[in-house]
Amino acid sequence: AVRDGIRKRTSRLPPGPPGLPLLGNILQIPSQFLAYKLHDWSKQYGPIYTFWMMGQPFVVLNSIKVAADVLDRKSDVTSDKPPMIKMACETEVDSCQVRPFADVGDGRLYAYGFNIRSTMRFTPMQENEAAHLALGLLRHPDKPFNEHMHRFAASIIFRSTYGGDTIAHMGPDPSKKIEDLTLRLMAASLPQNSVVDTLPFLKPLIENVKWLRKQADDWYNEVCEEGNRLYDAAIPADHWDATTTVHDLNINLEKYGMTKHDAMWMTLALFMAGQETSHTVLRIFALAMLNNPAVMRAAQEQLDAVCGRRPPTFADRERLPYIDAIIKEMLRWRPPVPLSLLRMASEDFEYQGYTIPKGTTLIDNIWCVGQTRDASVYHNPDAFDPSRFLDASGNLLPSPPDTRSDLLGFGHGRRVCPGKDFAVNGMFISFAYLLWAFQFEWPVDESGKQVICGVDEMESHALVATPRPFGVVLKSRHESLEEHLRAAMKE
Ligand code: HEM
Repeated sequence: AVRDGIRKRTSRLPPGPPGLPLLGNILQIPSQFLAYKLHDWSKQYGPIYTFWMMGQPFVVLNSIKVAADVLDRKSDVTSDKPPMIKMACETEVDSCQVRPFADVGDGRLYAYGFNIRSTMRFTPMQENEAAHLALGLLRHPDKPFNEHMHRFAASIIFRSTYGGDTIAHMGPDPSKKIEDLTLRLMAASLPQNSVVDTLPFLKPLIENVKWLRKQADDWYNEVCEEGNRLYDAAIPADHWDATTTVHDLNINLEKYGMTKHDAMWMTLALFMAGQETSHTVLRIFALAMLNNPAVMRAAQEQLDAVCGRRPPTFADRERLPYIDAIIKEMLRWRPPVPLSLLRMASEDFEYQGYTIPKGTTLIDNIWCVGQTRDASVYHNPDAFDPSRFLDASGNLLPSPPDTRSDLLGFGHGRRVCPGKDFAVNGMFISFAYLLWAFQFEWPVDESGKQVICGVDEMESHALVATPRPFGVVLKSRHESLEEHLRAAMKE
């Protein structure tokens, strides 16, 4: 009877790849780069299909229109998060604590002071950090490129959240401990790596394993201790009088209906979600520039015409549309979070003659050619070509319908990334600074041969897809570059 019930509820789901009885498609699911597999299936099964793991359906959304229809237009029933059992078992954190943002309207955090207007308060700090990044690359060429990008990403998120000085190039990193602790949470949130999320009936068994409980308790206590320490040490405003996120939450706890514990977790979640992604976009940017020198030259010509010998600022943005086109192209070409975060249908709903039952997991397949690489919208999708976003005079074109301003890389609906405006500002100023300051070149080996990293040499880090480590040689484009950078650091 139970099997009949399930069959009845799921018989009108979109069809997808055939699987084995009970196991479904589980043996076809790779532990890394699931996005590639889902993309392959989309070529055969179209813009919406279902795959199965142990009796649980996963509906994959593979085109711009389908994702917008399901996640934007039906967001009242498609904004829930699936329970992450493994994460809850291993860390005592349920998905609500990490993703507490989308309960009202377009996401609570948006309403609370992380929207496009209010994130502008952080632009002086982001400008300062971009100058600091370029200065560090100039002064410490032996420090791996990856570590420079990592420092920058951690520093801008840390300062907007807790305040304080820039994280030093060669000194201690105040964000290191919380980063290490949160990496475990990220790994635990991947259902395809989790036996208990695939076989939920194992939950009581796993919950009662003593050593697992102890590990979870220890982890939870350590994170709370460090999270509270950072929260309590946060300062009200940065050097440019911008209210830090902790302070904004703390003085408004009652208005926002939150406890201090909620606010502490929310700020940790911002750090977790923002640090790795912001670090990744810088690495994808460098990979794109090194593999596309004509794009680098075009951007530098525009920067030279607008800024000349002084570094760029946010005030130049309107006259630097090519940098914004690079941001859009990067998020289309190599989206850092290729499958977004999982969603769950909170009610049965109808779509294109199918019935998607309550409890079905939904996957926003950002990676798929059908979406960010949709050939009908983005011609020649494999090429890295920012000019696709520009008209003949070099101005930004209006975005096609349903593409969320050509920024699909931040997801959809009520749960769209709450850090997106902050992230885009960070990308703008860091890309502009790096292109203005440096020529990007590949390193050469002892025999004089370039050591290249190809555009497909990616690694999968939990939810994020990032290029493998690679070397970059940066050649200064201006005389007295160090003086220009120091002058720009108005701290
Ligand atoms: C280029 C950088 C970034 C990319 C590509 C990115 C992408 C994403 C994506 C795809 C999601 C899932 C959205 C969905 O479910 O539809 C997300 C969620 C989230 N992002 Fe970002 N993000 C970036 C930067 C940031 C930054 C800088 C912050 C914080 C300052 C941040 C904070 C968050 C949080 C807290 C969530 C969870 C929201 C929720 O589930 O309610 N992100 N991000």
